Amino acid sequence: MDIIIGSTNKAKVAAVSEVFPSDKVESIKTESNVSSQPISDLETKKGAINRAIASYEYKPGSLGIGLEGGIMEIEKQTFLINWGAIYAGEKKLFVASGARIPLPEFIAEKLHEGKELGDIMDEFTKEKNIRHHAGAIGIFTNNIVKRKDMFEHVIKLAYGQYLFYGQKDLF
Ligand SMILES: O=P(O)(O)OP(=O)(O)OP(=O)(O)OC[C@H]1O[C@@H](n2cnc3c(O)ncnc32)[C@H](O)[C@@H]1O
Ligand SMILES: [Mg+2]
Repeated sequence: MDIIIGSTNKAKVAAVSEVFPSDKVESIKTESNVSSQPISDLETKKGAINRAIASYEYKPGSLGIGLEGGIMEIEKQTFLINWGAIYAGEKKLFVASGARIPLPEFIAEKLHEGKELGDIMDEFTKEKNIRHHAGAIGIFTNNIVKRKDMFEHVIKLAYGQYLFYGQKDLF
């Protein structure tokens, strides 16, 4: 099966390769058609779906995967959130949300100034492209759950639904 992931982010691509070790995985740049820093569940989910559909359309008949990171407020606290989507044509769209953890106040303040989380994390860790590696979730969980691990889980949640509903022909 051809698997297309709508991102060239290393953590996202590695997560897809981990879930589909025997398939041909191709990574392409796609437009999420949401802001570069989504700020709600709705916007982050939309970004994941748009990327999944664009990936499928790049190669019809494939499994298109979209993964999106974002933030949201819960009771004045800013959380890191994640969504994923798999699109396999027609009505075959499956979504799943990923882990969410609160971000420290000093990070939230910078986000409110309009900065992107990826840039803030690089500044904070004095490393480059942390979003391609451990990610914010890796940093703030002491590397127990890295960005790749988290996205792996999201992909499995969406792919499991694809298998379950696909086999039952419930569409
Ligand atoms: O190339 P793409 O696929 O766009 O990969 P990305 O790293 O930009 O990832 P997203 O667009 O899904 O994430 C939206 C923004 O949130 C940032 N972000 C999300 N999760 C993050 C994490 O765990 N660590 C660091 N930055 C993160 C990211 O850098 C973007 O600024
Ligand atoms: Mg991005």
